[in-house]
Amino acid sequence: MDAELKGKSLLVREYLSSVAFNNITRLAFGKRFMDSNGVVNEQGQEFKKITHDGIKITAKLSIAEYIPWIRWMFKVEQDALDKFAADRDHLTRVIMEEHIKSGNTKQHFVDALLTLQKQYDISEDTIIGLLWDMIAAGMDTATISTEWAMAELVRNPRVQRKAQEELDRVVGPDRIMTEADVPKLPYLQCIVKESLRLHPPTPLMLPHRASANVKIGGYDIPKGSIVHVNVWAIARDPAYWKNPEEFRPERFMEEDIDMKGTDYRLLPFGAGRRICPGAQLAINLITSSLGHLLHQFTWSPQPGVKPEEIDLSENPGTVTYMRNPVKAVVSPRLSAVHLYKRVESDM
Ligand code: HEM
Repeated sequence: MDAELKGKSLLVREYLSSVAFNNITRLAFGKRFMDSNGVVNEQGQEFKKITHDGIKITAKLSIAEYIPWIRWMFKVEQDALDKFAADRDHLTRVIMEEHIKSGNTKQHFVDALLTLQKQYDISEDTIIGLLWDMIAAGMDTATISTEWAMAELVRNPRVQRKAQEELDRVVGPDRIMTEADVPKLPYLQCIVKESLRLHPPTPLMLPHRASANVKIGGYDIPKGSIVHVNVWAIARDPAYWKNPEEFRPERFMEEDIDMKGTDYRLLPFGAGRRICPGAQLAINLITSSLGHLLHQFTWSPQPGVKPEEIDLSENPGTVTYMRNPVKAVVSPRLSAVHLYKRVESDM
């Protein structure tokens, strides 16, 4: 950890976004755009601008999906969308060419798609579309979920301490946590579940269109209607949850409730045919991030702020960010300084 950060109040989101950015670009393209000092190169800046523009434009255009007769008002956004798509496709083609030329054929998502391209006759446009589906759906959601979990942990020092006790027991002070430790960290896993219960990043899931006239729960849903499932409300319904507003990971120790589409009380990743294909990856990323953050540091509110004053209000939207991003003061927990050094990773 940089010495100048010790005892300072940090904007947690800033660090989590960098982690998500590096994770997703490595997964998709086998490439890091950020050097070991955190400086993003030119191609990375372009990548960031494209993802940022994409989110902004599609959020605006989605309004026209619900009220089709106002579509004429979105001519500027439609033009911006076309430009965004052209920039995105150009950048992706450049990266794919570099990837092929470099002979780097490890199992990144782009390799998997290029390997299957001939066998399944997949067009280049489809490959680009699939890569960007993964980037768009995976980058912000994992960051947002980890940020909410961190806010809850700063707000609930009891839970934070209990998770650290578990990490100290299983991992100890002389090494950092690895993926192999996760099955031995049930409380940490329950924290991830409890956080996704209270703060699903897509509270209304993604929109679905009814393919036939159906009746559900006494309501007639005509063919063609856009349907949202309010998984946020279901996961806070007192009919199914005891003290639903309370952040209490222990509830999942008492009853093991699945969150990958089989138990309809808890559906942060949706269910059925269109369930999130990145669910397990997201769970692994969030668990691993939280495990490292809690094992290596203690997180406290900023001076003058009591834990219970951490603001949990939401910014409404299809994707729910914290309205006031959590800030926290960190103190290192491990005495061996070398454990805080950056580790070169094999890509
Ligand atoms: C905490 C993190 C995440 C949450 C809460 C989440 C949640 C969701 C939800 C609710 C859906 C819609 C499911 C439905 O309509 O039934 C979805 C779809 C999707 N997710 Fe995720 N997701 C997360 C992370 C990821 C990651 C890391 C990836 C990939 C790297 C990803 C890729 C996708 C894709 C491609 C779809 C569209 C699937 C389709 O329409 O068939 N997601 N996600």
